[in-house]
Amino acid sequence: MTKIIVVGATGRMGSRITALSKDYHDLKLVGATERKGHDAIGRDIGTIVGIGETNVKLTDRLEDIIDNCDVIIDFTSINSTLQHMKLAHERKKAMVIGTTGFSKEEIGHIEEASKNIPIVIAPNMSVGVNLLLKVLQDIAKVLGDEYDIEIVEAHHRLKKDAPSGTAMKMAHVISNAVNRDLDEVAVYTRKGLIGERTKKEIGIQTIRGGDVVGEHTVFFFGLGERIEITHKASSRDTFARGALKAALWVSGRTSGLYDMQDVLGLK
Ligand SMILES: NC(=O)C1=CN([C@@H]2O[C@H](COP(=O)(O)OP(=O)(O)OC[C@H]3O[C@@H](n4cnc5c(N)ncnc54)[C@H](O)[C@@H]3O)[C@@H](O)[C@H]2O)C=CC1
Ligand SMILES: O=C(O)C1=N[C@H](C(=O)O)C[C@H](O)C1
Repeated sequence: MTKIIVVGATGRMGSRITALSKDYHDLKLVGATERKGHDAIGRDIGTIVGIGETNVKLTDRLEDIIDNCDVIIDFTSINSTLQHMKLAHERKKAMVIGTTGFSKEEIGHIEEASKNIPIVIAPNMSVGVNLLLKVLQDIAKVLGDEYDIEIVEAHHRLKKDAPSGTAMKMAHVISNAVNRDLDEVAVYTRKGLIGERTKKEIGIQTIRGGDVVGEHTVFFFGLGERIEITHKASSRDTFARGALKAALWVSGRTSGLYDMQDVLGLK
């Protein structure tokens, strides 16, 4: 039995992970946290997320409950994830991190922590996107030199980071496949008299609005044809199930930094 704590348990993702955890007979929810001052602190998390009483009370003190768990699942925000990771590192607990938007320096801190604890981190935990990452690598290797590559992502109006973690991961996978340095070739905005498109650039564009769960399209534009590859998430449950699968997979692993390709056996 793998014992999990969901941090940020009333959030859009945290609430679905918490609710769906009851479907996994080999997972046990032993804790749920929220930020300090949250008005539901002290209430049963099950009644908040719609699965009935769980006898797990929402708390803002991860430090008091962490010793009970095997894995912490974290879809919160950059600063809070880094704080949770510090505690997980001290108490030797595994983590599944879904939070996006980390800088290179912050990823460096996560890599450092993963020398002592196992961490699964992925900007998108759906099966579809992770399979797509593999396919994109193959297509980019074949078409990358001749075709113009553009990525467009759409998310709900409440999303804080841009471009999405998934779009950035796609851009990294593609730029590695075509041997380009993403820092040199990424184009995030176009306005004014910008001149002709350069051959090597990779466009990464963001749109935001309404309640879009998450959509990503990669375009390979050629002469006389184009390929468009789109992934559309219609429910956050696809990410939540991925996170729960990752928690089962990472429990009891040796220290290291893993991603969903490892969890899904796609490497
Ligand atoms: N990897 C993946 O598959 C996915 C990743 N995400 C990412 O997950 C993150 C969260 O997204 P949402 O759930 O939409 O956001 P949200 O804002 O609905 O949820 C975040 C929750 O964390 C809580 N929180 C903040 N600080 C906390 C602390 N110190 N301790 C405990 N709880 C704390 C907030 O109160 C909130 O309830 C974002 O970075 C998003 O990009 C979202 C969907 C899928
Ligand atoms: O914030 C979101 O909602 C999502 N974030 C992830 C990202 O930044 O890629 C994954 C998903 O598309 C939803």
